[in-house]
Parts: sequence; C-alpha cells; structure tokens
Amino acid sequence: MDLLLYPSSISFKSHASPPRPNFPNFNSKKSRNFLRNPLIWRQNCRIRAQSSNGTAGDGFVLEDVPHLTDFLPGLLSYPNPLQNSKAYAIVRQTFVTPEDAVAENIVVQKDSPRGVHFRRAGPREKVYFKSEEVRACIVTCGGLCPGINTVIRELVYGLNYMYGVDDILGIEGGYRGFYSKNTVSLTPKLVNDIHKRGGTFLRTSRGGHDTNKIVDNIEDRGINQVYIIGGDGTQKGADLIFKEVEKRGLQVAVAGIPKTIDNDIAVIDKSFGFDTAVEEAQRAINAAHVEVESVENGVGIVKLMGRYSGFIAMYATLASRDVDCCLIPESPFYLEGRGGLFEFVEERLKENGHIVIVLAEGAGQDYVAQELHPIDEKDASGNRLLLDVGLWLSQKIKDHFTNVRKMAINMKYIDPTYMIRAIPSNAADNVYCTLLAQSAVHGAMAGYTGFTVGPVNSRHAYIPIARVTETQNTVKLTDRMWARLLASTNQPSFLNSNEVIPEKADQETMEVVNDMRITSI
Ligand SMILES: Nc1ncnc2c1ncn2[C@@H]1O[C@H](COP(=O)(O)OP(=O)(O)OP(=O)(O)O)[C@@H](O)[C@H]1O
Ligand SMILES: O=P(O)(O)OC[C@H]1O[C@](O)(CO)[C@@H](O)[C@@H]1O
Ligand SMILES: [Mg+2]
Repeated sequence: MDLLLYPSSISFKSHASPPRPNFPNFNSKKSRNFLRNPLIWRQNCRIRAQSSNGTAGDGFVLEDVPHLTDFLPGLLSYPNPLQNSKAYAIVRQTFVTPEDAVAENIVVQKDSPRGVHFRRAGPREKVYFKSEEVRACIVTCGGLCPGINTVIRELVYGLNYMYGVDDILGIEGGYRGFYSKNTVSLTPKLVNDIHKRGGTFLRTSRGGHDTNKIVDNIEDRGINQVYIIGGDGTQKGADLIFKEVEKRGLQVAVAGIPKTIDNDIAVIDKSFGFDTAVEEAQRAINAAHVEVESVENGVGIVKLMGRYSGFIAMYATLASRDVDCCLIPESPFYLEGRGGLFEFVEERLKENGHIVIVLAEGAGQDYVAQELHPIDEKDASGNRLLLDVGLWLSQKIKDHFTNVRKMAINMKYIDPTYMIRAIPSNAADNVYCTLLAQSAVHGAMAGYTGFTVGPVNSRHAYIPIARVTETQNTVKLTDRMWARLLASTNQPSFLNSNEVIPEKADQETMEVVNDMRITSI
C-alpha cells in the first residue's frame, strides 16, 4: 500500500480504522466474526492511536484516509486504465505519487514544524477495481446548493470516460432512497444537460438515515462504489456507512463530496455553489439599494442563508459596497443604546438618506428568542428551525423609528434565500464541481474509502470524513476578514456593548411579532 513508501521519519495521525492483524483469508467466517467483535476492534484502535501519536523528525504529520486494503489485505490491484487514455497522453505526470501531500497550513515560520498534511487527490498508478466490475451509486442529501447537478454529471462522465465504468445507479431522494425507492440508471447521455439546471436531478431529503438498512441495500444491489454528496450531516452519515461497510468487510469504497451553501464545512477552502450564491445575492442587495435610495429614509433589509456561519452575508457584503451593515450569527449585536443598531441606522439615514442591512438567517437568534419564547422545533435531520430574524428586525426598526424617534421610514425587506440556492452554478463553480467529481472518482478507483474530497489551500486532497465533521467552519471574528468587512462598511463592531436587551417587548410589539411568526411558518 502507498503508505509504506513514506520515509520512516514521517508520522501518521490517522482517522482511518486501525490496521488489522493478518488473516490468511479475510472473507472467511472467522475473519468476518473478528471484524464484528467490538472488543478487539477497540483494542486495535488504541494500539493505532498510541503508535501514531506525536510527531517525528521535521514534524510532518499525514492525516491519512482509509484504504480498502486496510481491511481486505489480499485485494488485487490493476494498472490504471488512464495510462492508455488519450486525454492524458501528453500529460507530463499522469499519476499522483504516493508521497504527494497537501499542507493544511501554508503560512509557516522558518523554524515551525511541517505540520498536518492530507493525501493529495488525483489518479493513482494502480486501481483496486476492474472497470467492468464497478457498480457505482450516487446520492444527494440535505438542502439544495448550486452545482449539485454538475457534480452528478461529472461523476457519471468521469467514471465512464476516464475509467470505462458503465454501471452507475442514481439513488433517488437522499439516504432514505437506498431502501425505499428504485434506482435510476445513470448514463452520460441522460445527465448530459443537467448542469444547466438548479436543484438536484436525483432529488434530496432530510432525515431517514438508517445505516444498517443502507448498507444492507448496498450489499444486496452489489454496489461497490458509493458517492455521497451532502453537507455536514450527510458526511456524518457517510462516515457511519463507511464504518459499517468496513465492519462487514465489504469491498465498497465510500466517497463523500462536501456540499453546503453555508460554507460551514471545516478544512476545505470553500464549498461549491458558495461563489454562485454570493454572486446571486448581489442582485437582491442591488434591488434593496435601488429601492431605498429612491425614497426618503429608505431602510433595506436583505436576509441571506447561513444558519451558524455568516460567510454568504460576509462575502456578499464585501462584494457589494452598497451594504452599510452586515449581521452574522458569529457576531452578537444589540439594538438599543450607544453603539447599537438603532443609533447606527439613524446616523446613516441622516448622512445618506438610506441604509442597506444584510443579515444572515442565523444572526441574533438568541436575541430574537428572548422575545418570542419559541418552541424548539427541528427539521427531519434534527437541525433546529430558526426564527425569522429578518421579519423580526424589520418590525423592530419600524417600531423604533415610528414610536420612539417619531421619524417616518420606508422599510423594504427582501428574503431571497431560496432563490439564491435554487439556481445553476456559475462558471467558476462548474469548474470546481468537475474537479471535485473527478478527484472523488480517482480516489475510489484507487481503493481509498471513508474520505471527503476538497481543496485545501487550492490543492484537492482526500480528507478523513471525521476531520470535516468534528467542527463547523464559522467566520472567526478575530481573523482579518471580519476586520476587513468592518473597515469596509464602517459599521459598529457591537463588541463593547453596554447592551440593553429589553426584558420584554411591549405587548403591542409582541402581538405584531407573533403574527409575523405565523405568517412566516
Ligand atoms: N449525525 C448524523 N448521523 C447520521 N446521519 C445523519 C447525521 N446528521 C444528519 N444525517 C443524515 O444526513 C442527511 C442530510 O443531513 P442534513 O439535513 O443535516 O443536511 P446536511 O447534509 O447537513 O446539508 P445542509 O448543509 O443542507 O444542512 C439526512 O438524511 C440525515 O438523516
Ligand atoms: O428549508 P430547508 O430546505 O430545510 O433548508 C434551509 C437550510 O438549508 C441551508 O441552506 C443549508 O443547506 C441553510 O442555510 C438553511 O437554513
Ligand atoms: Mg448541515
């Protein structure tokens, strides 16, 4: 296996399952019983953890992904069919060498250790599947995002054109589709045009993940490569599928392709569809700006997606220049008093006659909740349903200026959230989706499994799934990017709050807000 070719000074911090003792025949009943024995399994995990702790030599750490040969040591390999591919005929180096790794941090000091690395994505000299024996499947889960169809298309094309695989199944309607729906056979002809459409050709769902039923189905259908497109929840599900596949000792490669419009997936540079969303958000911001600059005391509020991460709002604000204030979940804000939002709105109205506020849907949730006392509702996947901060804020600003400041304002509230999510991906995202899909195919064909693919410092890498699900990517207020935004909008940072959060809104406001909640459900 590739790993052995690394110099001995390199240490491996692996999220992969522990190496198993050698068995003469891994498909024997004895071997399979061993794999099912949780006690032996845990012991092995400890051994692996002890032997991989710490760094050696120059501090190079490879956070490696599992390989099918970790639990199927006798697996045969074959020459990669790409070596006869016309597309790669004059490429200087067709195959990625086992030594290639991608650094997690590229800003280093002269004497700092080399740090954490991931395996570089790309085609390998050897593959662990015969093309004619591959039965692949593709599933899409979670919310929509521009570019899903491009990834589906390029997985089908990549498998077919690069590796000659022609048995590709589409699993319809997310994870539950594995056990509750028939499959659809995917051919290049069928998916040829789908990248021009938003949404997902295979449809999607939340909830319904049942690891055993899914893996039973994978086994029953003879599927040996599983491509799973989805966000953090989906990737957690993919990890469970991988672990169950491994426990059963099946020759099935599980590849995750990260999808999230919120850009909240850790480790990778950014998620596909994010740029498209930021671009599309400009249209809504522009509309708000046109509206409010055409009237007296115009206040425009644009709500964008972002449950726990305000990346779309932050980048849309930075891109636009028409936004006066950006509110995100990571940065608590307050309304009343010195340095509060009301004061800032009034200043800008006096200065410019209008103001545009962009806010992420997850912003100020605690603040809103204090007044609305909501019931804790969740979607089918267990994600908390958010209160509508956009409607709430619009009403609060209206009330403040009408009742307290006795000033007439012209409120324009725009909620383009689903419009931004439902469009096809732009040119840059289409290229990105192609790379993701091809990297996933190369990885699975090369026998890697339990991995998520994605760009790390602009180079595509195979990342252990657990690594991308253990934390969520959020805007760091202490990073320079947020400071750049503050410097660009000159909005309050809300950091030195002499915060006055009202104990309770007056009865009239409560009624209005409650009415709005009903409208927004
Ligand atoms: N912890 C988990 N373990 C196993 N499966 C999960 C887990 N969390 C979510 N899933 C499954 O993953 C699928 C998608 O999850 P979810 O609805 O949270 O979307 P997501 O993948 O996080 O994408 P989005 O960014 O749109 O929210 C669902 O079928 C859900 O059942
Ligand atoms: O209404 P849905 O489809 O469940 O999805 C809404 C959520 O999905 C996301 O777009 C993430 O996919 C969030 O930003 C948003 O809160
Ligand atoms: Mg999620």
